[in-house]
Amino acid sequence: MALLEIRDLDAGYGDLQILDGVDMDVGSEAYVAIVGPNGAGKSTVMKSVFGLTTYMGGSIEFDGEEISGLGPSEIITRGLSYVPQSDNVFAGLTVRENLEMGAYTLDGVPESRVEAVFERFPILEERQGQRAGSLSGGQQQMLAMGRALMLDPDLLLLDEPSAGLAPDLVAEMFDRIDEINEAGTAVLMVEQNAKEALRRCDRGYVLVQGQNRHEDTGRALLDDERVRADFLGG
Ligand SMILES: Nc1ncnc2c1ncn2[C@@H]1O[C@H](COP(=O)(O)OP(=O)(O)OP(=O)(O)O)[C@@H](O)[C@H]1O
Repeated sequence: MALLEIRDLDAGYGDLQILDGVDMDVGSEAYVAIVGPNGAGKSTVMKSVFGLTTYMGGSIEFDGEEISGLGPSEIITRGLSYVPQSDNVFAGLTVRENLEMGAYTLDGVPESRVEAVFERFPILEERQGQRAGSLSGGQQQMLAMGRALMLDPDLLLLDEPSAGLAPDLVAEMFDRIDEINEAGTAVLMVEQNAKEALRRCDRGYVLVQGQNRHEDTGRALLDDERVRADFLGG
């Protein structure tokens, strides 16, 4: 049984339907990428899983339980964390306060979780007293990821983690994500940087106009002529 099982999902915004019968699986500890052209609905899949869109039909099961129709505050308690593409830190709060916000559903903030995040992102420990708004783009992205890890989720949803980063930082960001996954957290990631994402992930989905177009191992998608020509720039 997959950790996350999306079946025949229809979803959108208000009356506007974007997703049309989407199917996806993410196994426990899997590393899955969603790629596809602009406006295909990739982010909408992530937002739908996290309860941020209008649900219109189909099912989303997490750990064997239906979560479609639930809101984010309920979903986060089930073991799912989501890092939006932008505006994903509280700029006026310090790095440490941002991390503490990530544990808001708990009674107290376990110092062991803060330490675990610092171990993964040493720069956050160095900058813990600094306001998040003063960090570089890459550091803010790491902070957003660190905050999402505060509850030690079973599945991390990442929307374009490499967006806006300089090329050397892109590689570092992907390395960090690889490590998070290797430590046992399943990752579902949307990426514009499709080749790099498919190179690293176990499985990929190509989404076009709100529908599944291709799915396979990352490697097989990279090697697929049709996928290369249509979505990976040859
Ligand atoms: N809050 C919203 N309200 C209404 N329409 C929206 C909203 N967010 C996204 N859309 C529309 O939904 C469609 C899919 O957007 P989505 O962001 O999921 O695509 P995407 O595949 O992630 O593309 P991109 O790579 O450009 O972010 C687009 O036509 C977009 O304009």
